[in-house]
Amino acid sequence: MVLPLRLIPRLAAAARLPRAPRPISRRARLVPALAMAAAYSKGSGADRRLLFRQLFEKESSTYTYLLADVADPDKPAVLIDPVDRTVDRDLNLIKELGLKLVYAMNTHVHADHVTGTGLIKTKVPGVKSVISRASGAKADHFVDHGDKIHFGNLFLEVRATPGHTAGCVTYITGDADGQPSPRMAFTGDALIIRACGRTDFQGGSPDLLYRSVHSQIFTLPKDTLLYPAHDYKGFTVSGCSVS
Ligand SMILES: N[C@@H](CCC(=O)N[C@@H](CSS)C(=O)NCC(=O)O)C(=O)O
Repeated sequence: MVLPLRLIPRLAAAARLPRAPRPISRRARLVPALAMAAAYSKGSGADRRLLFRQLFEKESSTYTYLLADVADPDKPAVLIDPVDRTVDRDLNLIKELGLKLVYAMNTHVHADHVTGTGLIKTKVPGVKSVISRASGAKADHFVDHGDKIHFGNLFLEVRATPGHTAGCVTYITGDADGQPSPRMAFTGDALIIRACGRTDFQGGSPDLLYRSVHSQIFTLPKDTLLYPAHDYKGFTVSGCSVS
């Protein structure tokens, strides 16, 4: 399914394009959730190594993502964009799955809810909070564009995708042998499904967001699975096309 740019009105405005149905060269399109499930049941070594869960917080319609290297004896895990209200749910799940949480990461400073990272640190000693240096927020570990976050033999690449806020980053599964295929991008509020993040908050910039999405997300391999920080319409994942 081709998604015309008019369905991402903020990006259309930023590009000063008419809202008429004019397809963009690099476009987002829906990938059925079942296709995603199939991609992770083929059973290659890397796919068996990754444990992945998409978790939802309904008050703010926020997705939290749990990733772990279950082939590593310690089963090290990361949480992306945990919400304070659902910390107990997330930590119980991590315990049930026998994982060791090592990083609680944020894609950006959230305006619509309180991050769960502070609460997690009080409940699980040793967990390190992670956020971009450009966010200006406090954390144990600051990341910049191009950095890698390792957990076991898996890693996430950091790409700066400012525009919704000045410090937004997208975390992307590694581009190397032994890493999950297809790649998965956790886009925060830079790109949500059939929309992008709003740009009317402090640090927001439609021009910057347009450039971030086109240069850092739409350039990913076309089978990359895009996981946003929010969805308000019942979608869970979308795809990236560079055709
Ligand atoms: N449209 C949302 C309203 C909530 C909202 O503004 N969400 C932000 C991300 S949290 S700061 C956003 O950027 N939304 C973009 C969008 O197109 O929704 C709702 O339906 O509740």
